Amino acid sequence: MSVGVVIPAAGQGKRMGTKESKQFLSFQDRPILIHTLHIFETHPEVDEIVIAVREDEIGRVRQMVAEAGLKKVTHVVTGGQERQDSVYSGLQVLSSEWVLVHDAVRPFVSHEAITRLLTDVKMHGAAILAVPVKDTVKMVDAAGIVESTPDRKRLWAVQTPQAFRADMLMEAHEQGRKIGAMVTDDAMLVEELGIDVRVVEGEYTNIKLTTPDDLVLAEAIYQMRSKRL
Ligand SMILES: Nc1ccn([C@@H]2O[C@H](COP(=O)(O)OP(=O)(O)OP(=O)(O)O)[C@@H](O)[C@H]2O)c(=O)n1
Ligand SMILES: C[C@](O)(CO)[C@H](O)COP(=O)(O)O
Repeated sequence: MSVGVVIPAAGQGKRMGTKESKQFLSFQDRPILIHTLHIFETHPEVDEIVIAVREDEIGRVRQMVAEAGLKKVTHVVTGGQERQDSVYSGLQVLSSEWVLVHDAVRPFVSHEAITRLLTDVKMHGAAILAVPVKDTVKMVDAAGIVESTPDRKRLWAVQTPQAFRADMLMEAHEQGRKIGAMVTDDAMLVEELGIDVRVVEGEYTNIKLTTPDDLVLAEAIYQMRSKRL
């Protein structure tokens, strides 16, 4: 049963505030995107990788992939207006039975977490990495007034990869496009189909590089990992 990865990498990185989109920022002498791709290139259960990028970045990314010797990358496709559109573009060219969707800007997910996620999705069909929320979370209204405080014991901060049977995720995306669903992760589309999505515990170091402070965290995580090896 083959496993494919779709890497949405077509964002502008507005919150990072850098001229270069954050997925292409150099980190430890390699673009962040290459760090992320290398994780899946070296994972023994991954067979193919599809990357969705902005149209004007396709040539550059193909060159990066070739220079990095990433043999599992089968396609570099044009992403879309929203993250979900980029994922959908990637799904169009995927040929695997199982699919992992992973943000290009999460360069620290471990092989161990990916393996646990794959084990779970092959039993249940849909599974996502997430970590228990550490802070108290509140629902706040438009006026900035607290409306409610959900029970923290039931709150998880969702990460990627998110793993699905590929046909299930394709159906979920197609249904989402039919109803004009605007989602922030792929699991939301699968939940809309009434399918149970299982949570698999991830790692707090599996951060998404979103704002400049995350680059400071990234250095600390990298140093911590290097010392451990
Ligand atoms: N139209 C889009 C928007 C986002 N992404 C990708 O989805 C991942 C997570 O998105 P996010 O962190 O929000 O990235 P950006 O959209 O680039 O960030 P911002 O919202 O700050 O512009 C990133 O790898 C990003 O490149 C994508 O492929 N296509
Ligand atoms: C998919 C995701 O990483 C799960 O936490 C997150 O929703 C992506 O959000 P973004 O605004 O597209 O970065």
